[in-house]
Amino acid sequence: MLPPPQPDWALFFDIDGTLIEHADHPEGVSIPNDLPQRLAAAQTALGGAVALISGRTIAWMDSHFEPVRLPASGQHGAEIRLAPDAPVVPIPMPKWRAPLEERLKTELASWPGVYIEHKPLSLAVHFRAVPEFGDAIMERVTQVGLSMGPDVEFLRGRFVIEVRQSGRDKGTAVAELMRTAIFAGRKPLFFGDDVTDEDGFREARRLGGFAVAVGPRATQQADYRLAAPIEVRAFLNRVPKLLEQAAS
Ligand SMILES: O=P(O)(O)OC[C@H]1O[C@H](O[C@H]2O[C@H](CO)[C@@H](O)[C@H](O)[C@H]2O)[C@H](O)[C@@H](O)[C@@H]1O
Repeated sequence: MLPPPQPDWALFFDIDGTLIEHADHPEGVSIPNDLPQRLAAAQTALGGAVALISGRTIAWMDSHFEPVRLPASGQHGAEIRLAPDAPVVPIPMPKWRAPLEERLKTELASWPGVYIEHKPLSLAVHFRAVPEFGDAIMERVTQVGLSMGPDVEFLRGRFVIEVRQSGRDKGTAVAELMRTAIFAGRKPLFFGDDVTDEDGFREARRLGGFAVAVGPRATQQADYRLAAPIEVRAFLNRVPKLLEQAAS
């Protein structure tokens, strides 16, 4: 069980499978009505030290968590916003991005049900509708991607192959945020459910914090485990009150 929140904690949340339940399609997810306000309340209670660290874009986060804006990193570390009012800083456009998307559209056309999600600085190839082809699709994506240069990486997540620029990940995003005035000196807790969250877990632990695994996926790094997004949201909801009680 997670210990009661402490005033020096910094919370880093993955989104899909962690804050919200998965859906059959990336745009099929539903954000609980009160989630943005709950995040904002925790943000206030923790001096601003609450961030979203996702494979999604920051633009997606802002539009779906409106009016709340948090420090954030999107597209697996390829873009970062160090404070709510700071600009979003992207990496330079990866050379492989556009040509790889074009090639994959052709290469994967014979697998009905495969969906290539366009993201400005990364790519996601979804095979939730045809999980039996996951291995073959992974092989094809890797083969084509590697032919486009050394600075591309492939991560097999939940019914998805995430293609990202090497050298950037959720761990580098946590490290960068932890160097800012809002987060510095705090104990980071990274909440995540998928293999793409392992870098975030590692960095949070390296900096003296905890990894909070969500859901059933096995990981060597979990300090604590919550069974599902509903438990993450229940924890989040309790943060302001518990901190207030501890202070009084
Ligand atoms: O880092 P996250 O916040 O967990 O985002 C990871 C990816 O999430 C989305 O895909 C996943 O969720 C979809 C909706 O539940 C689901 O249909 C899909 O199978 C999952 O892989 C999103 O589409 C990706 O861009 C994110 O990278």
